[in-house]
Amino acid sequence: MKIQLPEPFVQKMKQLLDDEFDRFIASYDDERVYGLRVNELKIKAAEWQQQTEIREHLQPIPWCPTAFYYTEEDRPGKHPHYHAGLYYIQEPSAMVPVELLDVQPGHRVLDLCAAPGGKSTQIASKLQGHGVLVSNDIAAERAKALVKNIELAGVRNAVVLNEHPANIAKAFSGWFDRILIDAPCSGEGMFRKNPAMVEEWQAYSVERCSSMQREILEEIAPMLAPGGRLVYSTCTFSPEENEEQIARFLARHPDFSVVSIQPQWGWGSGQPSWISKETKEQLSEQQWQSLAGTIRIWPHRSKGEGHFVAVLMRAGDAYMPPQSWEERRKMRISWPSAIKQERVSAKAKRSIGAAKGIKPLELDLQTVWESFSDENVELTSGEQVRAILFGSRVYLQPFELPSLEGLKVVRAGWLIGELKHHKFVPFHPLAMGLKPDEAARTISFASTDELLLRYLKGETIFVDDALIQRKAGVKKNGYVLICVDQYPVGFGKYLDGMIKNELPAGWRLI
Ligand SMILES: C[S@@+](CC[C@H](N)C(=O)[O-])C[C@H]1O[C@@H](n2cnc3c(N)ncnc32)[C@H](O)[C@@H]1O
Repeated sequence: MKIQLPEPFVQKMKQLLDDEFDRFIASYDDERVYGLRVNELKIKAAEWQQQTEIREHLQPIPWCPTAFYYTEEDRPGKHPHYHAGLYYIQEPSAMVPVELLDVQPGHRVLDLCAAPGGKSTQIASKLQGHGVLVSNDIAAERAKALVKNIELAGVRNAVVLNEHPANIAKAFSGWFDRILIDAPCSGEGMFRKNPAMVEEWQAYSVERCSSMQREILEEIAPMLAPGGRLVYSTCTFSPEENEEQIARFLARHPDFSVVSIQPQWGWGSGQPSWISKETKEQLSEQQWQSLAGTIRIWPHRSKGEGHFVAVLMRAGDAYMPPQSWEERRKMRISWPSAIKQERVSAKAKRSIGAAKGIKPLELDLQTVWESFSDENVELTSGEQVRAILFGSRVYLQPFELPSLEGLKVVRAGWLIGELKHHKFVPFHPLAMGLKPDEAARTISFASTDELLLRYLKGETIFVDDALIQRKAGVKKNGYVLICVDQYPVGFGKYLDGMIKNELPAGWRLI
């Protein structure tokens, strides 16, 4: 066998799987599979499939209508479309939890253990910009990767937190229609994809993960609205982290029940008989049997790595998202009445006062934005949002969000720019979240164009003025949205044939 599996793991699986064990263990010699999921915030999956150069290699992933298997040599992570956020590279089985979460536009969704963001970007794609996504991860470093992936995907309606679940629960009691717990786990299902997980398995024992999962489940339960849906998933096989965890949760929370999932595409059923005798005694017969409605994805039966997924619902009337969002065209922004004095640095105050001949307190964020927006962007197709200022940074935040006071906020909403001196300066996430027709000036390159590559490397580029598409009445020079095949990859500042590169250092091709 290619991978050296830990002996206690092998013995345990032998006992659990019995006559299926040989097939299971042989699957560790199979090649791993590769998957990507199209970001439907940017492009429909069928449209992307038609135009990609790797279309001949693609196979649909049966459980996710927007995703495909690709082959190792395709390397989609190297293509400029990746830098435009057109797809996310994701392990195929890892797409299942969100598919079962049943997210609808308008929902309020919590992704509690979200970094690096595979499932958050999948949720955002399903929300289609309507409703709220709260993405959280307890690890600060990992939360940075989460932010980057959310911004790359062009998500406008997400807030990113770096918090302990108990603190989030204080601010969001009964608030979410959907909650995903993609729990930290012992990772047994990832041994084939990532053999380094075998090492970690020794250190992160099943017992330690089980107690973390138990605590997380306990803390988030009060955040789910009556009638809401909760998906719990792991990428491990151990029953202690899966059926047992759900069984204990059901015993403690009789207002929650299992939504039974019909196994398809080679998936297996959850195994009620794998829970402990003590836990079984705390359940009704019906609760115990309902554990068979959870699912297990086995690497020897499906084209994907090992996973467990349980769908639970809380008793009560389900919230129906408002239908009217489809009719809303222009994004409506509520502005703070004026910028508070303490939010503006002393230096900025002096320069504002000097430049405009006005008192700093009279500077109005709305006016600053509008003077930028009139010349450079018009936001359409969105919901009502609230503009807020965090230090000098300007965010657009979903209007219905409760106060985030006291929480560790990594992104308070869509980070559109900053207030510098008396001007609004756009940030990269604004470019990534724009639809090309929202920009006053755009330039679009083919994915093979040398100029695009140079832009992505952070260079200044020189272009023929005729290539810049401008909306009627727009000045010649100013911010230009750089696109690949009409999909944004960042801003540049155009001045008489020269495009100054506005791509932040961390986003450049090396
Ligand atoms: C399986 S990974 C999540 C993968 C992610 N859902 C995705 O699809 O990209 C589990 C994550 O849980 C985070 N985590 C661990 N304990 C946590 C806790 N108590 N609250 C929130 N996040 C936690 C870890 O930092 C880790 O990033």
